[in-house]
Amino acid sequence: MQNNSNLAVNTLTTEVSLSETQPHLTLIENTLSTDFTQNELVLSVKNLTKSYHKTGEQPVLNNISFDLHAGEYVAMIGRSGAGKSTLLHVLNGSIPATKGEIYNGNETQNIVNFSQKEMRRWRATCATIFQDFCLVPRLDVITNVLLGRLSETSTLKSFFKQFSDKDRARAVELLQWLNMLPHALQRAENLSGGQMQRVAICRALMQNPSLLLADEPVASLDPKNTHRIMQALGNVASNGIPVLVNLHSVELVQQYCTRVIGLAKGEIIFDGHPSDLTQEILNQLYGDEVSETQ
Ligand SMILES: Nc1ncnc2c1ncn2[C@@H]1O[C@H](COP(=O)(O)OP(=O)(O)OP(=O)(O)O)[C@@H](O)[C@H]1O
Repeated sequence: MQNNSNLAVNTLTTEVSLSETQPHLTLIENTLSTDFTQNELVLSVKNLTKSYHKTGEQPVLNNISFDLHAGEYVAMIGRSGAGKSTLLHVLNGSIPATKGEIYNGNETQNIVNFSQKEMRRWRATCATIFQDFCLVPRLDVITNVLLGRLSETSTLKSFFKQFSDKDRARAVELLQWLNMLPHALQRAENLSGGQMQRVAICRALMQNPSLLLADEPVASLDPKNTHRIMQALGNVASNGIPVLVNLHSVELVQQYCTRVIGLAKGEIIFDGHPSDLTQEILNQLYGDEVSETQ
């Protein structure tokens, strides 16, 4: 099947001009699609609480409520230990909530109560980019991207890399979009951090997600790759898929995001437009760390 991947890659590389400097933003129109209308409710979180320990200690997430709508590019900010990563893990079902409700759009079934099978289905639509990318180091880039279709492909077929032509074409298109097509046949373990991040985004989008969660996707990237990733996520959002991203840079939040949620000790203390973040709120969020965030 490797030959088929080769064929798809070769065909496309001859048809498009490759640039390492500017993502092919126009391709995103053909690459992403959602059934959402702008501002449609995609996720509703109600009174969510998470405690890692059964008794005594303050919960890591304490009675959190917010909605996410199509087209929103939302940053989650707060000092280290505020609960940002925990929130993403609870939202995508990889760790259980202690209390509260999470609804997929206007559906009435609470994700917190999902069975294992329902949770697998939910996790297929709630794509998450973790801090360590979770790529398979010894597999090539395009296969890593195709693994985003795992939930739709039988284990045996994916083991033998038997992905459909349609999936392969889409993987090529996504890699092209983030200028990673020239690396399509390279092993993931040989990529730079910025390149791995782009592959992780392509794999997440291969899932056809209804929601994209990203945990510090620009940590340890250089300025050029940082802006490339922030811009790419913004394009995902403007194509209707809401993006919730944990960030440490207030400057990036103000430059790219349409909304910011500030978390302190597991509670939301700000939810609004980035331009409404005042010094007072930043002081509440970061305390003594505030100067390090800018
Ligand atoms: N598996 C776990 N078991 C117990 N406590 C945990 C676990 N994971 C996280 N915590 C605790 O929960 C709190 C919130 O951690 P979390 O990683 O969600 O914070 P964060 O805001 O993402 O921090 P950072 O910005 O440093 O990534 C911390 O006090 C952390 O020690």
